[in-house]
Amino acid sequence: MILMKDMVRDDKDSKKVLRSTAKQVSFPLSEEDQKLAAAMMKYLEDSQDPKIAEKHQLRAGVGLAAPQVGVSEMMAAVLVPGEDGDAKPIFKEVIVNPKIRSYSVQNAAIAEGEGCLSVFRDVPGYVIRHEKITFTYQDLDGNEHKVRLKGYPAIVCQHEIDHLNGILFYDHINKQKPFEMPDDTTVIE
Ligand SMILES: OCN(O)CCCc1ccccc1
Ligand code: NI
Repeated sequence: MILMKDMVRDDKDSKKVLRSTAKQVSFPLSEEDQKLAAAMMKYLEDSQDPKIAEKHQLRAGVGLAAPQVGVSEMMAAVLVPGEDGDAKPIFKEVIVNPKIRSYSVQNAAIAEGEGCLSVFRDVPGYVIRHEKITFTYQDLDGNEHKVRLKGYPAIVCQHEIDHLNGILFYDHINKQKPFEMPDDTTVIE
C-alpha cells in the first residue's frame, strides 16, 4: 500500500527523480509495473475515501505519477471523480507513455491554484495550463488510446504528464506576479 511516507518530496535530496524525464515503459508490462500501476490507482481510490484516508493519513489525490513514488517511468494513475458523488468517475485510467499531441490556444487555470503530493507546502498562484488537450497513451494492455479532454480533467492530466517530464506545477506560476493571468484565461472553479 502506498502511504505518504512513500512520496518523493521536492524539498528533499531524492528530488532528482522528480526533475528528470522518465523512461518509456515497454510492453508487455513487467510484473513489477503491473503491481505499481495497481498500487497507484489504489492510492487514489483510498485517498478519495474519507474513512480510509483518515485511517492511513492519506492526502487526497486525483492523480499520481510513478516518479512521485521514486520510479522514473512514464506511467501515471488518474482518477477524476464524478460530479457531486456521482459514482461514475469523469476520467479513470492508468496512462502509460502519454504524449500531448495538440492543445488549445485558450489557457485555463484552477481558481484555487494547484497542489501536489510531492510538495509539502502551499505554493499560491495561478497554474496556467491549456484549456483543452488531445493526448495519446497506452493502457495496461498496451492498447493505444487518443483522448480529448477539456477543463478540470485536462488540467489534471497535464499535471501528471508534467511529472513524467520533470515539471512541477509551480513551474507554471508567474514568479513576479503569481496571480497574473494571460487575457481571457478560463478560470475553473
Ligand atoms: O501528481 C499528482 N498529485 O501531486 C496530486 C494532485 C494532482 C492535482 C492537483 C490539482 C490540480 C491538478 C492535479
Ligand atoms: Ni503532483
